[in-house]
Amino acid sequence: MSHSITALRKFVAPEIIFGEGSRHAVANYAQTFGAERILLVSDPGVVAAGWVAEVEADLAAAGIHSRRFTAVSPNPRVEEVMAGAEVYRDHACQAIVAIGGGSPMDCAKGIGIVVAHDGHILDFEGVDTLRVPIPPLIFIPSTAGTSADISQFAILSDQSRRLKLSIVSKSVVPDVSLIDPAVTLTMTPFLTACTGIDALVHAIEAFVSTGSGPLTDAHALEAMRLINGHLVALVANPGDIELRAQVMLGSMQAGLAFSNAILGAVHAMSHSLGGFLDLPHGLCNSMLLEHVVAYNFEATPERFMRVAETLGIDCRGLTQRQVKQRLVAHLGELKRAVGLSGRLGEMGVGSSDVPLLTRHAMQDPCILTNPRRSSQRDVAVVYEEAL
Ligand SMILES: NC(=O)c1ccc[n+]([C@@H]2O[C@H](COP(=O)([O-])OP(=O)(O)OC[C@H]3O[C@@H](n4cnc5c(N)ncnc54)[C@H](O)[C@@H]3O)[C@@H](O)[C@H]2O)c1
Ligand SMILES: [Fe+2]
Repeated sequence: MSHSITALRKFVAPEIIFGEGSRHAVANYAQTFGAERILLVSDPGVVAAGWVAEVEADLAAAGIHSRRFTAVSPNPRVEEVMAGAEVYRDHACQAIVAIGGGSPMDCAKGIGIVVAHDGHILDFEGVDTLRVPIPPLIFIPSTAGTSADISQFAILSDQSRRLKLSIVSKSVVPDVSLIDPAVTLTMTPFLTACTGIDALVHAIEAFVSTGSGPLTDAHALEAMRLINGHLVALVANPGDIELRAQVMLGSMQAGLAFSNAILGAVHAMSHSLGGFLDLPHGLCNSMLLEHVVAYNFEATPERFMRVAETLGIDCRGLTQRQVKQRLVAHLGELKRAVGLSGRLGEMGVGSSDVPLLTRHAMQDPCILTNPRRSSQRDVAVVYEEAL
């Protein structure tokens, strides 16, 4: 009997503790790993929100010494990874705790890679380049979100090339993810909107990805339902912990889906854009979303029909063309309802930037699982449409 390797699917995930208060399990898990000295990675905004001091206090109460590393930018830089690795080594740390959005979590993954391999982080760009296990990672996400606390990705910015590089390996799936919706209460409505749309894009791209399958589909669909059903209300009521929990759960489900089914052209193009202009990742995604959906629709109309139905669109009696129009319109309305309406041109992107953006997008691993095969020309046209 012959088997097709392209039909095989795998599923990796961290140990997850979900719910309000789960962040306080951090010391317990550090002890499980036998760690007496922890590198605590975060960023200035999360420090200002009070979350870093709280984690430090929890660790100290259990007799665990922690050393802060918070010099992390949104779109974390390769230099920051190397600096964090120095701090890890100088203090002979034994595990890494990260509290923050995708940026501190990805920086923490990079630090883990560097201290385990003793090389430069740029040596590990690409898919399955890691040779040895990295130190234990315990992550507490503060946005909902990137799901870097779930995923096999680390996305870092290389400003010398003005691009964002991806490291994809099951070794960067954290050991433990403590997903506590209360930590997202301090997000502004704008950050809530950007990160919520990022999570919705994860779900849609994972569902239509060429790597999708029965192990990820249910997570992707449930993520779409939860985020579509609660994000608008959350942005209007950012202090509502129940809404925070629903969107965080949606983000987690999206993470389980995309980490295993991988993503598509929105992310390939948005990584390129984020490296070029240092813009918030969710905002980059939101400016590209409908344009990529419109481009991809014909490659897998049945899948997009299910996306549309899950987002509440009644598709009965509609032609494929009408479903596509309603879906694109719905995504535009959702974005406007959460306050995201900018176009690439308003962010300073011009036609002369499109060739470079396109080249970088074509090199991103996420382009490989996009449902419609994309040439350089196709990607350039989608960027032009989004200007
Ligand atoms: N590894 C992955 O799988 C993956 C997936 C998607 C995106 N990413 C990456 O994640 C990064 C974006 O992460 P992000 O969107 O979570 O934002 P972020 O981590 O860049 O944070 C953005 C800003 O929000 C602040 N912030 C974060 N949480 C807060 C909170 N609870 N309260 C107050 N302020 C808070 C931060 O201080 C920062 O100033 C990008 O670099 C992107 O490429 C990674
Ligand atoms: Fe993303």
